[in-house]
Amino acid sequence: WIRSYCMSLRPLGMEPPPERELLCIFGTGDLGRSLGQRLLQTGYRVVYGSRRPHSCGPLPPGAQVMSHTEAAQLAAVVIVCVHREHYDFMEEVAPQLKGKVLVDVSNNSKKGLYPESNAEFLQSLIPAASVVKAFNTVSAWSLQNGPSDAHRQVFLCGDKAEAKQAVRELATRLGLSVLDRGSLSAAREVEDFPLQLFPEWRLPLCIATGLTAFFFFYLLIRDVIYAYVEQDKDISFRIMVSLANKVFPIVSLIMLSLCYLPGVMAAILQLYRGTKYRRFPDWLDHWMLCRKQLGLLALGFAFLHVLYTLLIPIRYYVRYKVTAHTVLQIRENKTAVFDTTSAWRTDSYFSVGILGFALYVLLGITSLPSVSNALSWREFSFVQSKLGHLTLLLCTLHTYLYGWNKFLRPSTYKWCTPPGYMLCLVVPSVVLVLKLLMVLPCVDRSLGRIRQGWERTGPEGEGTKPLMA
Ligand SMILES: NC(=O)C1=CN([C@@H]2O[C@H](COP(=O)(O)OP(=O)(O)OC[C@H]3O[C@@H](n4cnc5c(N)ncnc54)[C@H](OP(=O)(O)O)[C@@H]3O)[C@@H](O)[C@H]2O)C=CC1
Ligand SMILES: [Cu+2]
Repeated sequence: WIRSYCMSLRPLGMEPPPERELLCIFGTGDLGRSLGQRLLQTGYRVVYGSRRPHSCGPLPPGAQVMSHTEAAQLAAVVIVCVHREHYDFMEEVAPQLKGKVLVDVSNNSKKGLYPESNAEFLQSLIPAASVVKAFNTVSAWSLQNGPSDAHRQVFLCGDKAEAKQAVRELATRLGLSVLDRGSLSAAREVEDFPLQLFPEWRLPLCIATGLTAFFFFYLLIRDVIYAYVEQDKDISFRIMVSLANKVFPIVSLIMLSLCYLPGVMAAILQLYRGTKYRRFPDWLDHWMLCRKQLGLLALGFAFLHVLYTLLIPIRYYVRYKVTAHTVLQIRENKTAVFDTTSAWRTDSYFSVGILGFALYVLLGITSLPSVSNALSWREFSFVQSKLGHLTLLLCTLHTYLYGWNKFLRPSTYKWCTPPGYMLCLVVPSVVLVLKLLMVLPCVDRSLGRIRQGWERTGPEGEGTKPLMA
């Protein structure tokens, strides 16, 4: 964490621009100031064009400020840090902007607000300039605080190659990585990027919601409605804690195993195809890409499970039952015998659960960009793969220990349905068994060869049967 923090503090520029090039920024707002400050730190000279050059408030030290017309004359590149709604003032400056590179950084608050993209609109206002769309994915905040990985990418598009090249150099000197999206007609797409809300979280959130809803109703029927119908008892109060504390661990374990399922599926696919050079189907790619989010959500559910479990001893219902049981024993003058097996069972399932949760947290921490950046690839894949599967193993074991001998007891299967925790063991068990097969020496060896680039050719000849190799 410290290492990557220091890296973000380091002046980001590669090398200073030749003979302290002068850049012009229109607009002295949030983005204008932050960008100007960064450019000055990188070694550029900056002149601001403002409507009110004498009263525009504090600017980064070293920057000059003048009217739009005057400022535009001085520089070859003008960065327009003004909202699109105010672009009409640009027409007055049009004569001074002839032949210049105009950088459009603007974003919209909504998709499809205007018939054309902001950058194309700017180009239509000043046809004699070359408009380049860039920097709209960086934010004033990240420019001041050192951009995170997500903010380090700049999308670029424009019609003139030289203009794009100039902006690309500028972005590179600011320590940003540039992705060229083609001509100015791509500006609309580029402007829509910052409007996407957590795109990589969408699928994991859908899965979490779907699983939660399914298991909630499943357990509601099996526990509350079953008791009501078959035993004429109202235990609906159990929804709040007991039911919640069943749903959360179930969803958590299933989602954790869903993080590791695509990995084994990809390995099986590679073994079956005998090569790593064929693309995975889109759904598998998509799934693999959201594993981190799946895992973090799973961790969130596990955390809830821990909190709810800590709550158990102070619950009214639990205290009532314990007291009633004690009083009953006193009345009947009986002492319940200590059951060593039960002690072993509960202790080991708690212990395994705690160890599993500790590793779970470790996985969560190492998936944070600031931490994973500080790890080498080998270290990262060791934690995420080896420790990840160990976490899955411990959490699955925790659930098996919880079930203990109830798997064989017919009374467990109310209305012929298995309890929720048994259902949730299906996916993790499958993943663990498949993973176990993958680490068998013979399978592991062929997989290792495939991953190093070896390919199984044709139906006959060398190496046709990688499993036997
Ligand atoms: N803030 C951010 O993090 C990001 C902003 N952007 C884009 O950058 C642009 C500027 O954003 P931001 O700096 O936050 O906005 P601000 O509102 O902070 O600043 C806009 C500036 O535009 C100038 N301005 C306002 N009205 C007019 C007008 N009628 N005519 C001429 N100039 C005017 C003003 O400068 P003056 O008074 O000196 O003329 C004002 O300071 C927007 O298009 C935004 O979408 C893009 C990515 C990130
Ligand atoms: Cu548990």
